[in-house]
Amino acid sequence: MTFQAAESRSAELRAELNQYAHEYYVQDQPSVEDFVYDKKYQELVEIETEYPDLITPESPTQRVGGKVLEGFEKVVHDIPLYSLNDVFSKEELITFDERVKKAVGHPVSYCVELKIDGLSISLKYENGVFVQGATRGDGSVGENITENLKTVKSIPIRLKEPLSIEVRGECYMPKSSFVKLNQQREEEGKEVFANPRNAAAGSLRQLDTRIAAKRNLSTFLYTLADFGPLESTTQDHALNEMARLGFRTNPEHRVCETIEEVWEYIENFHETRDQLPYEIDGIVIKVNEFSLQDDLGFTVKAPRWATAYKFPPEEAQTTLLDIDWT
Ligand SMILES: NC(=O)c1cnc(OC2CCCC2)nc1N
Repeated sequence: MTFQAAESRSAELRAELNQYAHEYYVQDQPSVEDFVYDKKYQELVEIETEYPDLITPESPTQRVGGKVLEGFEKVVHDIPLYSLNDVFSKEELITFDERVKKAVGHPVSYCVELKIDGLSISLKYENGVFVQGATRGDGSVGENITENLKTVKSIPIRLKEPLSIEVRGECYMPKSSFVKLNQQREEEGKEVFANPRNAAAGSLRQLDTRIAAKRNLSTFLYTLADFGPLESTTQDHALNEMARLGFRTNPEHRVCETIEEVWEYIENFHETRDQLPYEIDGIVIKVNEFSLQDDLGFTVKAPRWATAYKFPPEEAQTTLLDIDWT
């Protein structure tokens, strides 16, 4: 194949394969069978092997890792990653709502989201290209895990628009991957992970990026930290914008007009969370309007405009091994 032919064919394959990967890993709606993807992927590998100069950062072949890092550099977060004040009962939730209404002087609508039990991450993009991924750390200083996060297939390497923004969310391991990983580790006589959160954290702490690449990690993004030119005025709109740009966001987010509606949402997911393919440890309730969030502000460590309703630790939790994940 001539260089010109290889150049145009590899660009075509890259675009096609990245679209397939977006449908599969971000939208959970694959449009082609795996063998179609694999065949085109193999064709791209052959072209890139013959012409390595044609390899680009967003080529799907770069998602498999291969670097062994010396260590993780520190990253200072321009915008701190705040933690959440927790509530553990309906009464405490109502107190939170009363305090918010008192502070802003009128009832507010809430954006409610499942509280994904994973590892907080921050993703930076410059002109639409993924340039840095970091752990939350202590909220001000985290670790640079860009190379490991590049292997997480649901994290876009290039956004749908050339924007310079920063987003935050959760990197997690699906329950089915957690069960398979622990079975494999048991067979290899290795120590098993206590829960999917620890498994995700352990995977992202690997210095050999090929290991992270094999752990089938995923993400749900939920905070637009640096909006860049985006103009969302509510949390609900920001979630929709992040999805439009190519990020994976959780489909269960809802706007509730009253705290009663919030409570119904909480009760529903408290009952049904075992059926979710990922672990949650509660529900996050956020004042939906960003202008009201600005009015409410922050305490030293947490926003006054949000709270996390935490589910009681499940004693009789159906063990993950008892559920047929196939
Ligand atoms: N684990 C989650 O799913 C989750 C965590 N945190 C937040 O929001 C915090 C972030 C900064 C103030 C509110 N939302 C979430 N969905």
